[in-house]
Amino acid sequence: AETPPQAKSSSWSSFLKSIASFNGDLSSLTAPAWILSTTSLVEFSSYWTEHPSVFVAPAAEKDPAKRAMLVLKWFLSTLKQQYASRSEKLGSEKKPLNPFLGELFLGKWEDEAGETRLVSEQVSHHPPVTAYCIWNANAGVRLQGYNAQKASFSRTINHIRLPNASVQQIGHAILHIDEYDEDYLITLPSLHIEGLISGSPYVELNRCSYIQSSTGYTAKIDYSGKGWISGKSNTFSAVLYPQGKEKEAIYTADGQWNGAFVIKNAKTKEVVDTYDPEKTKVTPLTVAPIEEQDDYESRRAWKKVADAIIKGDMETTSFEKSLIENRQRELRRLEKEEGREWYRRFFTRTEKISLFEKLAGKIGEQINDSLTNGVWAFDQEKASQAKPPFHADVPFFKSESEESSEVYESARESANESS
Ligand SMILES: CCC(=O)OC[C@H](C)CC[C@H]1O[C@H]2C[C@H]3[C@@H]4CC=C5C[C@@H](O)CC[C@]5(C)[C@H]4CC[C@]3(C)[C@H]2[C@@H]1C
Repeated sequence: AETPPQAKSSSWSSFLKSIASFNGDLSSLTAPAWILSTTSLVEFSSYWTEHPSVFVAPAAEKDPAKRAMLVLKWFLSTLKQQYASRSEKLGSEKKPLNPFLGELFLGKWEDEAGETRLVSEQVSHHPPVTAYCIWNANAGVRLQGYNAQKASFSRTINHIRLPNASVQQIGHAILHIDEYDEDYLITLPSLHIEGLISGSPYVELNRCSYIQSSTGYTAKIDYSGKGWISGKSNTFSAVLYPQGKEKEAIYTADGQWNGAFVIKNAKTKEVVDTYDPEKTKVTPLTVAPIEEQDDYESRRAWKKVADAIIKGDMETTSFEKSLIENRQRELRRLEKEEGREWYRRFFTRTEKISLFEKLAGKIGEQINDSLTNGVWAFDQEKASQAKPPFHADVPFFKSESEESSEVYESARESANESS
């Protein structure tokens, strides 16, 4: 349902006022209907490999420096999907649904690269942390990571009150290539949300991020490219060098992170590789139809909320959302009473992974797992046993007759408040 402009601006201005009392948790803001996305944040893990052939390419390259260059190319190719795809498809950034603890998103890509599988799980709700593993068994390439966001609204910029949401990403990703038994630690770029004041927010990436390989190569990607020189937005420049020797660049990459870029040999300046999203098709992710999904799988769990958002029916949206939230609160209360934790289906909290430390140390990164409730590692053993129903002992939905009354009653109250 298209929102009439005057309704849009009034709800948006009251939303901007709510930013004034912002507490750091983006999901706590009640954003107006038209900015709400029907997609849960737990789905964002799929943005890492929408071009599986680019993702597995490094495994086929014998030269270690070229392999590191192909990992950099793959990382750069994910940025458009990660940070610009909603704006490009929906006209602006949207507010994703805030995943509940244990929310699952499972899928696979099937194309010329073979089968690439995705498991994504919300391993923490306070703070929101998503853990994921994406792997292509045939090529022997696996990406495993976890991430959270710490947001702040800078009150004023250049002395005018411009609510500009800054988002620091916490967490890491590790790419493993079986053939060479090598690892690449990927740090996550910080970003800020532009365009909040005009009601069509979009992501800008800040400063720089790194890829550190266990084979001794470092890639540094700088997003603060002055787009206004080339007149192109979202420019970046990247350099791949032997770790600790930034001046002895081997490869450089320049272009737009939401567009095309070229990779050159730093010495000869010859173009060694190019990437153009317009010429590289995105492979659609195959997700089970909703009726075949487990209740804890994202699109099934949020179906009624998503349908209500599409209809612009805020009363039903808040009723169905509150049902889920109240039910989750019940589960947390029971766990607390019984002194146990929610059973993560695919990931386990592990001691700091020495590999992370070793690689992170090389680029001066700290593993700040206090903000992600621990370091989350994909548990191959658990995953191999996991099959639906994933939590047979804990039904996700309970009918009104089975459910404790406050869950439905307070859901009705919040529905009335929203209308
Ligand atoms: C502040 C609440 C609100 O409604 O704001 C309105 C606006 C939609 C702006 C806030 C939202 O903007 C979204 C952009 C989201 C990030 C996009 C891409 C990624 C990469 C992925 O690998 C991890 C997640 C991450 C960092 C998303 C995190 C959530 C962001 C910032 C959404 C904001 C709530």
